[in-house]
Amino acid sequence: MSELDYKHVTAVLVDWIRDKITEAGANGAVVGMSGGIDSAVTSVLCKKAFKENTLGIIMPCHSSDKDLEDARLVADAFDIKYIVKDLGPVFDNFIELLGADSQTGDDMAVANIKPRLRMTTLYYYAARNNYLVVGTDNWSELTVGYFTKYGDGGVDIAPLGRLVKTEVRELARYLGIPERIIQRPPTAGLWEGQSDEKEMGFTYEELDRYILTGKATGDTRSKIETLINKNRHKVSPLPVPGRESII
Ligand SMILES: Nc1ncnc2c1ncn2[C@@H]1O[C@H](COP(=O)(O)OP(=O)(O)OC[C@H]2O[C@@H]([n+]3cccc(C(=O)O)c3)[C@H](O)[C@@H]2O)[C@@H](O)[C@H]1O
Ligand SMILES: Nc1ncnc2c1ncn2[C@@H]1O[C@H](COP(=O)(O)OP(=O)(O)OP(=O)(O)O)[C@@H](O)[C@H]1O
Repeated sequence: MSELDYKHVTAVLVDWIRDKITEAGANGAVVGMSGGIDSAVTSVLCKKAFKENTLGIIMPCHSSDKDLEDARLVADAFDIKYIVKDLGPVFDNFIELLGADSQTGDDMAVANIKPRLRMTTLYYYAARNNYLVVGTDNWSELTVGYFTKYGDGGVDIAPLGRLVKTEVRELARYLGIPERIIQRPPTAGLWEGQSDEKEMGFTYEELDRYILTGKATGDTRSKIETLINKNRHKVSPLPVPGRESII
């Protein structure tokens, strides 16, 4: 769909990450590593920007063993320092405290707690080390708001924010990320069997074409635009009342 020079893209994004983190007075990057492609690409770019000061955090929360294995595979292949923090027990305690039912699958009020616990964990390590939290959201997800507000969307910088998902896949190939990670069907992993494309109702290829060219068939266009409108609040400044209205 788009032909980018991924050597150039890599160089620009690595410099951008280094500049943003340095400008903030911080000296490294913390990234949540899920075993998926977005966090694989993000953590490898961070490692190129901060060889010694990139920390990956792997945070299973009733996740599959395969996720943990794949996250480790990337960390080991690119020599990224990482720690594993199992958030399962914290999640269970929290659910019990709230009196919620943890078995409800796609109950978003419950499912979104997982990314929000991960966000809290990432900010702990960021503050401890004077690092920034580097997010993994790509342009496709940001466009339709396919992320948890203040969960995986709660980050300091988002280097993939102007690459669509299909471009992230190409970048992953250029960076040498293992093919098994590139081929995994995209999932937020919030419940068993979840699939991004099934939940959104269109494919990333369709979404990316819409973003890059404005083209989409009637039904797909309307699904994409419905999500954009529904989730616009996630990428907008915090609504506050006008000062003039209260004085
Ligand atoms: N107009 C408005 N103005 C201001 N705030 C508004 C609002 N409408 C809702 N809200 C607030 O936003 C909340 C809903 O947003 P949110 O809590 O995010 O929840 P929601 O958008 O319902 O769910 C998150 C979505 O992101 C997907 N996800 C999550 C995590 C990772 C990934 C991934 O693939 O990487 C995808 C997940 O599968 C699900 O489809 C409401 O409960 C309300 O508090
Ligand atoms: N088990 C996990 N351990 C650490 N971080 C995680 C975990 N699951 C999700 N994350 C963080 O939340 C981000 C959103 O992940 P999610 O798996 O929901 O979907 P994604 O956008 O397809 O990303 P990825 O392709 O990296 O999996 C991940 O990129 C990662 O930074």
